[in-house]
Amino acid sequence: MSTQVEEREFQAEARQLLELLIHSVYSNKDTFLRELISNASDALDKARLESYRNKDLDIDTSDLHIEITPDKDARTLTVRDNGIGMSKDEVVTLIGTLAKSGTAELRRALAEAKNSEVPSELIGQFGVGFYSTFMVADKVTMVTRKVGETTATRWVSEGAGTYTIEDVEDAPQGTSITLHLKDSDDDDHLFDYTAEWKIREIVKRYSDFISWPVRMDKESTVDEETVTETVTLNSQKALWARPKSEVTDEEYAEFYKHVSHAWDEPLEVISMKAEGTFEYQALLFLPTHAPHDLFTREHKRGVQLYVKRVFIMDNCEELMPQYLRFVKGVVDAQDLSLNVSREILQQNRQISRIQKRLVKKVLSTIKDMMANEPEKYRTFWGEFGRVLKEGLLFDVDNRETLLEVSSFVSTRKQEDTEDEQNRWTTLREYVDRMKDGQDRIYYMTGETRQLVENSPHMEAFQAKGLEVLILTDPVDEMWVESVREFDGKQFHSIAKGDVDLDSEEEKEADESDREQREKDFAELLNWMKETLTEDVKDVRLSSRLTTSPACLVGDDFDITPALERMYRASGQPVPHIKRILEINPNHPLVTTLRTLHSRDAEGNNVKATAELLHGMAVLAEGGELKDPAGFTKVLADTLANTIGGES
Ligand SMILES: Nc1ncnc2c1ncn2[C@@H]1O[C@H](COP(=O)(O)OP(=O)(O)OP(=O)(O)O)[C@@H](O)[C@H]1O
Repeated sequence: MSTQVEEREFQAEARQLLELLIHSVYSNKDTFLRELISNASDALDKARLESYRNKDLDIDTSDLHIEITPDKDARTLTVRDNGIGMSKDEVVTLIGTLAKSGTAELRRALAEAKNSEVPSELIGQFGVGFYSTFMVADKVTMVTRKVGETTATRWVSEGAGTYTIEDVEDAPQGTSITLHLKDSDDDDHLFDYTAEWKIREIVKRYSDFISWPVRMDKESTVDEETVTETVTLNSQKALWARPKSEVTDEEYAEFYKHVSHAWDEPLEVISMKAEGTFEYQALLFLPTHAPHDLFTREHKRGVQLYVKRVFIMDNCEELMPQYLRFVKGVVDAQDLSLNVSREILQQNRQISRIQKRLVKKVLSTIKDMMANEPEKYRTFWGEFGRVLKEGLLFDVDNRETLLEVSSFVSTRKQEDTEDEQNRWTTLREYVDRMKDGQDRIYYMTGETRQLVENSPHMEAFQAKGLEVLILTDPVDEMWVESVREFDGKQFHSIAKGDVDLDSEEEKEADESDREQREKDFAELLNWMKETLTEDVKDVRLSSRLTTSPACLVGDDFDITPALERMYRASGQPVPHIKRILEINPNHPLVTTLRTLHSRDAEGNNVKATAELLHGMAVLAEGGELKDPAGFTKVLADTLANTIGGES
């Protein structure tokens, strides 16, 4: 018996995506079956889990499996599972819309993409799950019944903007998806997906490790009679339980795609086995590409937890710290109860011990990669360095290792400066290159590399040939506040405190000059300090400037303006920290100012020049002027005077 058939529209983005898939030029169309089997396998995991959790529900878990049924005459292919199923509402929200996490980026990309533009890239980048069926089918029918419910739902769509949905009775538990296949066209990589060999090949290639049986009926002729036997197409062997030497790279890659719902290749595979008092096996992956939502709340952290081969949960956060949220994979523990809940996990000491071991193993893998496969390490660092550096803040135990495996851009001049990655250095390399007498690791934080590189603070360091680390990730502002040293060498911001780069001999030679300068400028400095008291806490002569007239610096323990802005943006109240204005006693603007000031401290020009010096220092470090219009007026008046004086 069936009820009223309702026609509904796909959500706009889903429609657009379908449009792209129907006309897809994506060559690897076989992957549709992987997606269906992967979804079916998840649905079986969920059914089994629900049966432990909710004993009142009458869930049949006696023979959980996946069934593939090709029909050559009707040109259909059906994939059926007797898993958790979907309610009518779930069908609408899960299938009719792109509501999944991580799709914000896809939406944006779709909005930007012209219909004719390389959809294959989009598909590869984001993965489209169920919708990939429309690469090979011109009509898809789904019948699904959720466990515990009596009414099932039939959903039918030709992918063109609308679908129909209706209630049906008498459907078995789980989901059955029937694809009405497009005509095969080998040139377009559209194969005959009703062919037994093709189905076998795809299942073997992409889904061999799926722990549930994937079955298909096979017909053969024995003594001129047609016999049908049911065969299982996959080996069902848990990949993490097999020795690494017996698993191919391709098998690992497919498993990675299954557990992480990703479409890229794994960059590194980490296989672990712990025996003894607490047994577990782990198979972890470092992805090749950072997912788009890595820095959003939507991103789900953690690996899958299995207990004695039984799937327990996705995204088990207790097994992976926040700063390793990009690590994917599986942990299969022997000694936990199948009923283990999130609350239990949070207090479980064994779980926290496993986490510690996993973290150590991931970090040592990165270290090995750095030593033995530098190219791979660079890819890794480019994608995930920003995340890993969060560990410098939160994982004090592993701080040393984290510093060892981190890379930074520096001012070191290289031949191929175009290539961003070639300018990376490790701290170890930095320390090895340190000049005689240099006892600190110099760095400067800022919003962009250009701002930092061109900032006046760099001048004396450049003049002396001292290398400076350029730290431009937001997280850099934070970790430098709490990490004091590497290999016994203190980190030192070149935009903070006093700079003392001269050797003892240079200082001695310069001593009397310095004293004289201090004397000569004492009055001007005092006067400037008073005049600019609203904006700065001190004005002093600089030893870090060679060409610029002025710059702003902080005291050693002051937070930087960028960090101040970050705190404010996150809603944390922080007092405004006044900076120190340093002026360059050798710059003509400064020497002229001193002369003007000694002649007539009250003169208009004198105050204007002091204000300009301060404003220029703010602009030079990419800061914001408190009163841009006022600054522009003083500048215009001063220029007018100068030009007026010349003409
Ligand atoms: N056979 C099924 N049984 C039960 N629920 C299913 C089944 N197939 C799909 N679903 C539900 O629909 C959702 C959307 O499926 P879809 O394949 O589009 O995306 P996904 O599997 O979440 O993500 P991905 O794009 O990474 O594969 C799934 O998350 C699941 O909740």
